[in-house]
Amino acid sequence: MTTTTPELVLEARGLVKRYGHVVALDETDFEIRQGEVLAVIGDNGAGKSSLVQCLAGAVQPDEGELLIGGQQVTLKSPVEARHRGIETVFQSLAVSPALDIASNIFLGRELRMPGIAGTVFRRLDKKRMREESLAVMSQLGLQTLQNIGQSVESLSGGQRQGVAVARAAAFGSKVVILDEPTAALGVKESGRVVKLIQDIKARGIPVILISHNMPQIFEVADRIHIQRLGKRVALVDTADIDMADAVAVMVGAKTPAELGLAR
Ligand SMILES: Nc1ncnc2c1ncn2[C@@H]1O[C@H](COP(=O)(O)OP(=O)(O)OP(=O)(O)O)[C@@H](O)[C@H]1O
Repeated sequence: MTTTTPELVLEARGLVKRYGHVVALDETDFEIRQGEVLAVIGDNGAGKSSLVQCLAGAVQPDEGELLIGGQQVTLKSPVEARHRGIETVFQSLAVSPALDIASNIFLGRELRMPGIAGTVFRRLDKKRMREESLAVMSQLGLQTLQNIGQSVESLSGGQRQGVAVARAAAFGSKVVILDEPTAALGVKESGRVVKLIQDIKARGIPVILISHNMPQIFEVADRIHIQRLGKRVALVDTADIDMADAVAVMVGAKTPAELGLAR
């Protein structure tokens, strides 16, 4: 039986990012394939955030190339990345607390009324935004949020996270990037985010998950990208490594070669 490798969705080759004398990314490679949840792990300062920021268009690499679906691209801003289907939930949760859930989900992409009301008077189609938000939220299993007109500041941390992830899931047509989505959350709320990740995957959208939470990674990720000193030192199927060895490679206590891992 032949097994075909799923298509590459997003790829980086030889990315370099320097901040003065600090080399945050030192010729790192990256790939995510169709249908997978890919975890990115690494010690503090390994370059995880720098990598995500390059993939999300938030910073420009000094060297190297980015490819979407095999085509070389330059992402000049997160807006451009979004237009290309890459949706990111950054570490600093970018939701606007005073706005309601629907407005947050459509922030920067507001739907306008049809006809002159929308094109000339720029009137927002709040009804349609609420309906579509509700559809996305319930598709993602967030039925507990019955009132889509509720302001985000009245939500718990986990529910806010849910809104940010729902927004990413709603618009991330190619890939969703979650940078430490559960760092500030309790056990129950983290569980909900895990479920959201599984739901996004079930909708056929690959997910990049940057996390320090090893049990969560082993629960949800198909493959693990191990970042160390600005480089990808290993890219491994989760089934082929255990938590202790993943951590050992991450901190440099074991070499990937010792474990027979490919880069
Ligand atoms: N804007 C910046 N200006 C200067 N140095 C930076 C900047 N961003 C990152 N760095 C440096 O680049 C290196 C990699 O940082 P990065 O935040 O990418 O690592 P990380 O793996 O995400 O770390 P952490 O887990 O602590 O968030 C670090 O030494 C960091 O201090």
